[in-house]
Amino acid sequence: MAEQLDTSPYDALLLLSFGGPEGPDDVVPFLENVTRGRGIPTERLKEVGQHYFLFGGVSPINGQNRALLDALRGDFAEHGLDLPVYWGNRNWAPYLTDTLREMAADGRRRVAVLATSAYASYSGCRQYRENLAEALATLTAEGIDVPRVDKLRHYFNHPGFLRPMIDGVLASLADLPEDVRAGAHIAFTTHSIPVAAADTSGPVEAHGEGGAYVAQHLDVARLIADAVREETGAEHPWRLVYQSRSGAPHIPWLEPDICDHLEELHGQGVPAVVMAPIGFVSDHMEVLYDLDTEATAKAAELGLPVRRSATVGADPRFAAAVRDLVVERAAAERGREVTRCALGALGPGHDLCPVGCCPARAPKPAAAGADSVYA
Ligand SMILES: CC1=C(CCC(=O)O)c2cc3nc(cc4[nH]c(cc5[nH]c(cc1n2)c(C)c5CCC(=O)O)c(CCC(=O)O)c4C)C(CCC(=O)O)=C3C
Ligand SMILES: [Fe+2]
Repeated sequence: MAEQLDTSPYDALLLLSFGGPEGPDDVVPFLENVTRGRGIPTERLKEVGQHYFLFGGVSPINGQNRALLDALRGDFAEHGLDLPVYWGNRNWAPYLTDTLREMAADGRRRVAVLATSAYASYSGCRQYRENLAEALATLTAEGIDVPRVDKLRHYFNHPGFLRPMIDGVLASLADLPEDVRAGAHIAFTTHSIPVAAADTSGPVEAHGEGGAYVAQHLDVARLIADAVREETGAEHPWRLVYQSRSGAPHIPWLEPDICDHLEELHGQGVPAVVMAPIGFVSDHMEVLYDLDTEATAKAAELGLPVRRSATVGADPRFAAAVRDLVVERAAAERGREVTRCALGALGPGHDLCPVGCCPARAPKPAAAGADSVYA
């Protein structure tokens, strides 16, 4: 068997995602699942519920995961990879625990996990690992012999994640009226998280203020901005900004917010802005509401032309990147020398999250890390 087709020791890939409601009756139970024990203010929950109701109670995330599943299965089949792909979510059906139960029943013993979150941080990494550990504990209590799960490394700097976003920013610039295009700024945007969570997302000593979370996003922003300059020959000033803040107002979260940033740019006479949601793998509700609805309305009120660039979604180049990550990790697990594909200044991320990596406030068991009982 050719090396690039060899995915052993893995016998399955699990696409692990956030999950979202599929109709009005799902919205409140979904929000209860997401916020269980997390102290989100009720006001914020009502507001977030409204965002979903505005779209018929349907989050776009499930449809996008189905499309990604198709893209992954298509890519694997086309390249001769005999690896079944399953899908499970942390907060809505199909639930992770049910999917892992099905995988165990199908005889899967060693599972590679792709989370639909590209960066470090408690919310984007450890929380997924905690949910894996919870699911494995539940199944073990049911008497099931659970498979081993390995989470694939963070892929923010993989070219198959970057290239579709570069094309997206180029397309958004091209879509702006010609008279404002040359002066357009790029606002790279991601989910705000508490400053304390950013600082512990990867050591501040190694990454500076904002930890790995901010450093990784800055690296992605720089890579995209450089590629755009190379392609267009024009310099578009850029900044990393944030969106979708929640939590109590007295707790510091990463700033500035995209809407404040648009206002500031407008005040400076900037003629147009491309909003590039690099923090999201597909067009989640955060993108549809916080950017396409709220920030776009803000821009209209200011008279500031804006465009929102595409997320990676089910782009075939992203599916190919996932194949690369699986084959790479499989080879590493077989003890082979591997070349880990990564652009930018930070290099490829770790395969195994080190002990204490992106800690939770209250320690909980997490799978697929150096401190895991399951790996
Ligand atoms: C870093 C990050 C990502 C990106 C990485 C990743 O993709 O995982 C992400 C993704 C998502 N977040 C999502 C939804 C929500 N996140 C919430 C709350 C929170 N997110 C946080 C962070 C992140 N979140 C944080 C620090 C909180 C507050 C406290 C907490 O709970 O930890 C809340 C509660 C209400 C609110 O506070 O807004 C909701 C409903 C959906 C589904 C959207 C859809 O349906 O399309 C997706 C993809
Ligand atoms: Fe979130």
